Amino acid sequence: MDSSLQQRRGGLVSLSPSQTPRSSDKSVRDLRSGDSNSSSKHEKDKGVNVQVILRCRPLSEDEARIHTPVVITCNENRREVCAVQNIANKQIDRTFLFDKVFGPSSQQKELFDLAVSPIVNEVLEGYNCTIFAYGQTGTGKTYTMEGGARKKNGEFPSDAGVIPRSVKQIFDILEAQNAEYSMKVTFLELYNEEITDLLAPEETSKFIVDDKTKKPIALMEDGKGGVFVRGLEEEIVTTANEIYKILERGSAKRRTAETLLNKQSSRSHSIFSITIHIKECTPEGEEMIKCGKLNLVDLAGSENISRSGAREGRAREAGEINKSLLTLGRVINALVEHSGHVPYRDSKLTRLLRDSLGGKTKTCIIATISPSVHCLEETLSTLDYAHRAKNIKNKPEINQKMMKSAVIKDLYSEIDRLKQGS
Ligand SMILES: Nc1ncnc2c1ncn2[C@@H]1O[C@H](COP(=O)(O)OP(=O)(O)OP(=O)(O)O)[C@@H](O)[C@H]1O
Repeated sequence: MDSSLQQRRGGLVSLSPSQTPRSSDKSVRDLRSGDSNSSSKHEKDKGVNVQVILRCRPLSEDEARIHTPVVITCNENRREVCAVQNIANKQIDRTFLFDKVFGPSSQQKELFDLAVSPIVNEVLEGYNCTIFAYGQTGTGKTYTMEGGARKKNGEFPSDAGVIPRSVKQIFDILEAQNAEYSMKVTFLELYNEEITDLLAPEETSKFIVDDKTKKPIALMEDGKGGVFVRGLEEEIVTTANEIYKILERGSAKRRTAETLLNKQSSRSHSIFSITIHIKECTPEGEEMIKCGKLNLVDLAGSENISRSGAREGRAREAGEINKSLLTLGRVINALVEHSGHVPYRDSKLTRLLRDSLGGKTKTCIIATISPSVHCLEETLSTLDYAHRAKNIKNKPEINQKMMKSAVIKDLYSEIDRLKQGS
């Protein structure tokens, strides 16, 4: 790996998905070939719809044992999901069409290969991509994103989810290409409109957990329409195993904080981001840096707060969670209805993910549902929501490649700035 591409840990770290290595405009060059240039220009002009994938989990063992009625049928070939409703003794079927449908027997590998693997390839081509998991609590968001078992005996578990599989694919491709690259990851949790750094060293996280007066990590405007998370830890990673360890550490921290603060994972959002810089050479022998970013987002449970047992003491918590999810819904509505004002600024979640909703990022939403009759109301609301989100158009753009010399110059000036404590 080119050590000159190594980036610092901590400090001022941008989470804006549109952020590419900084440089003076003069040194930024777009090296896209004529063909891809015109096709991406075409994409840019027309806009590309957010891709929406629907996954229905199987009945749990308990549900199956008590013969819970199933009200969902998935037709993967036709990309359709049908929900059967019984209103006043009349059976009403509602059918929804998605970009891809994965039924209860679908395996993690299948979902990854068909839906996520092409997105990971686009990150390596220099796009920023975001994958959201959206759905009611207990429908398989975390199972889909992280997966079941951890790595055992060095073997890759068959129920590994989207995150470890993406990491594996990224490293497999870069290694097969013998590429020179640098990679960094961030992992944060958004709970109650407060950001926790899941990768911060122990002392810092303890401080945050123990001392509630400590100001949470701040989300700052970067003055260019994006945001950055001040002080968010960036870990440089060189192997897939390092990322798996980081993921385990972050998830463990999430669980510890949950216990200490009596939180519930279903009420928090987590964002795991991987940024990759890859060195390329122009035909003239000039070294250029290509940058791509993948955001993997596990959203809080989408169920109606009033039904999930929120009571007075939890009002703020419920209200705030509601605020992020409600704002996400409002942003989606505003984008779909082309209403002038899109309320990105109304919640931290939508500020953080602004570029993924109507911006230059390629976005995919994995909506998860349960097949059980007892979840039907929430399932219909998820189906409606996800179906609506299909109409959001983004204008994906490949990040501009930068001259390596300019990237290094930028990094040196940033080191100077940090040394001066500015
Ligand atoms: N497709 C699936 N195949 C097999 N088991 C699944 C599947 N989806 C979910 N499960 C199981 O269902 C349970 C609930 O899943 P999970 O915890 O991922 O839900 P969630 O939507 O992330 O919930 P929360 O919002 O509370 O975090 C877990 O035991 C998980 O292993």
